[in-house]
Amino acid sequence: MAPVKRRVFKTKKEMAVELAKYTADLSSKFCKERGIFTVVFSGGDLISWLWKLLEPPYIDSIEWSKWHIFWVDERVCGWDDADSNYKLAYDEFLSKVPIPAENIYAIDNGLGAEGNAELAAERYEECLKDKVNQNIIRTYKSSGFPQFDLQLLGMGPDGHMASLFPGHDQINEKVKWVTYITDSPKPPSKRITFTLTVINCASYNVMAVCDKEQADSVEAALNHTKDVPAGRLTADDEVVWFLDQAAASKLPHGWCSIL
Ligand SMILES: O=C1O[C@H](COP(=O)(O)O)[C@@H](O)[C@H](O)[C@H]1O
Repeated sequence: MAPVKRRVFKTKKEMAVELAKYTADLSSKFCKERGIFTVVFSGGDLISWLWKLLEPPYIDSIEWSKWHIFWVDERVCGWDDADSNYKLAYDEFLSKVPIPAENIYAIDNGLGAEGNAELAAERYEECLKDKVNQNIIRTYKSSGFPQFDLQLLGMGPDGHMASLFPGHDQINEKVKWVTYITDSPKPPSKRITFTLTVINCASYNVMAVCDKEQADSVEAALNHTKDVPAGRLTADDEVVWFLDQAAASKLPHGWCSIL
């Protein structure tokens, strides 16, 4: 199993600087090895911590044209809805970098606006299958499941990741690549989400978490003192938890534990 590493930073700013370096290094590795870098975004605070990538040297040195962007979860709404993870990423990040529009794979806008969670999940899974057939997304060993190069994930205070919530059945889905929920405890209630199997097939998984409200769930996930979805995160090559001091405050070694 891939090592689960942890990096704790005094401030969010320091975390964002290292997160940018980590992402840029992987971009360079995958662009060199296969000419493509598949990146999965989450919603929430994560997007705001990518600001450093928008500055020199990264804005000029990253091979943006080789990036392909997917979402680990999405709220079932139209692209212009304030709840949309696509809109958040577009407004704060994607509109500021030269990633070709055809390399950005959002939820189907019409099905989102209609609120059809089941069909939106099926359609997104079809989209992933198309990209596997086009050799844009790799597959994990012989399983046939998609393998993304890097997933940039976040965790809610209840320990949820993507739209896999504690006490909800979606975490047990083993066959589908993308599933849906219509009674999410965190609004909005309708969402689609990668399944845990797909999430854990990724080569590199980053879990970025800040603030003291998350400290109990960080402790539960990393020490396995309680079964929270984020505690089940693995990867093929490496999982790294990027934490600020406050989010790490309930861990035995506190903020000073680096790796
Ligand atoms: O609803 C969601 O929540 C999680 C965590 O968000 P945060 O605001 O606590 O950082 C996020 O990772 C997920 O993509 C989003 O849909």
